[in-house]
Amino acid sequence: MPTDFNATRAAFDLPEGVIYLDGNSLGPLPRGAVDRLAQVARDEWGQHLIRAWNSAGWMDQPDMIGDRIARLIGADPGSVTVGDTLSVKVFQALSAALELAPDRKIILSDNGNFPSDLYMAQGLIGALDRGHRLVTPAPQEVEAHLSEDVAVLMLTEVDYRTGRRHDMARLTRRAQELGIVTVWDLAHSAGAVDLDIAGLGVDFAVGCTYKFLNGGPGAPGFIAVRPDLADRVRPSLSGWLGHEAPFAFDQDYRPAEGVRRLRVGTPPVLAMAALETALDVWDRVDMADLRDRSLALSSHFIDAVEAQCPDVTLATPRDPAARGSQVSFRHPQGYAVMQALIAEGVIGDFRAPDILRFGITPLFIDEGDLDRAAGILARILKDGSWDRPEFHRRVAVT
Ligand SMILES: Cc1ncc(COP(=O)(O)O)c(C=O)c1O
Ligand SMILES: Nc1c(O)cccc1C(=O)C[C@H](N)C(=O)O
Repeated sequence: MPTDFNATRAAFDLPEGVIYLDGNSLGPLPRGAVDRLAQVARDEWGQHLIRAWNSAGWMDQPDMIGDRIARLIGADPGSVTVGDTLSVKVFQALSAALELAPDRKIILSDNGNFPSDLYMAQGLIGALDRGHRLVTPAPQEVEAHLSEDVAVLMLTEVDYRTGRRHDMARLTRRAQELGIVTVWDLAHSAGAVDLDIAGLGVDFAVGCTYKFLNGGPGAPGFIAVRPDLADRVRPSLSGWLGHEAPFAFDQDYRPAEGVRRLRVGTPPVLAMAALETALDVWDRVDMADLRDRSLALSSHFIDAVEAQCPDVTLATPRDPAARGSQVSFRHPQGYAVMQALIAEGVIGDFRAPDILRFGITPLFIDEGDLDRAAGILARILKDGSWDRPEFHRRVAVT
């Protein structure tokens, strides 16, 4: 059955008068989430107390939720688990990947990667102190840097600023030919594009659930490991819930089977409850339909803005195959322009130095929203109303 995007739109509670084009940073509230959070708090936590780890299945939830995410990213069932933050999941995946290529010293990423991924690599290199080196060419130069000296290729598939999408199939294949372990960050891909990480034989994939997946602020990260690799992974963050028998309380660490060894500590039960309601919506979505709709909406928005706003330049690739599910434009005063847009109810965001970023999220936006947003942007740029002192004042979190 084709995906009913009117039904998915009705599943979200968006404030009246807001056009929300920032679901690529924090997805909106699924209607079911408030009741589900209240029920888990009142009935499971309140009434079952500690018994709820068994009676409400809290302890198994990271893997159950992992299986629901697996379908969305084209991973095998049983190869994904959730918990911790994405930054932690990046650290785990990278350290496990380096262990699998002990004689090589280069971590290859790119200079458009999200800083936390690069910071995590820098921190891990320092902790290991074994002479590893992080190499970060421009995104389009990555392929030329692949060689038998590279231990790990660690990339974010969709660039958080420009929305440029790496050719994951091509780079993964090339890495495999050269014996390079692959770590893909799907933060801007999961719930945004159609993926087939099992088909490509990706070694590790990580991502977050609070962006396109709409799991809520602080929703847990996920990690996927290639099933035939999982039992060779030596976890660096060897927490008790990744142990083969956590409740044996042994003194020595023995990893659990499969991806369970990449669990660390106590699952975030309330956050997972909210995420489950978001996944109830995703259960009704076919990812090929999502990709088609995302590309159609993105092209529609690009055309509408370019027809009316000569002062901005497109930062996202024009080739649909080379973009994720966001559209970015450059404007020298992008920060103030975005604040003015937000004041008018069009919520996107700004990324330094000059990027106006708009998330294209087919689950809850349509052509009408995008036409209105483009019209408001055109008006603001034309009448100069963005150039007021209050719109130049910096807020802490952008
Ligand atoms: C590509 C990428 N990696 C890592 C992160 C960091 O995620 P977290 O704050 O959940 O650790 C983000 C977003 O913040 C991101 O976009
Ligand atoms: N995770 C975020 C947060 O806790 C506060 C504000 C923004 C974020 C983000 O997700 C930033 C995001 N990774 C980005 O693409 O810019």
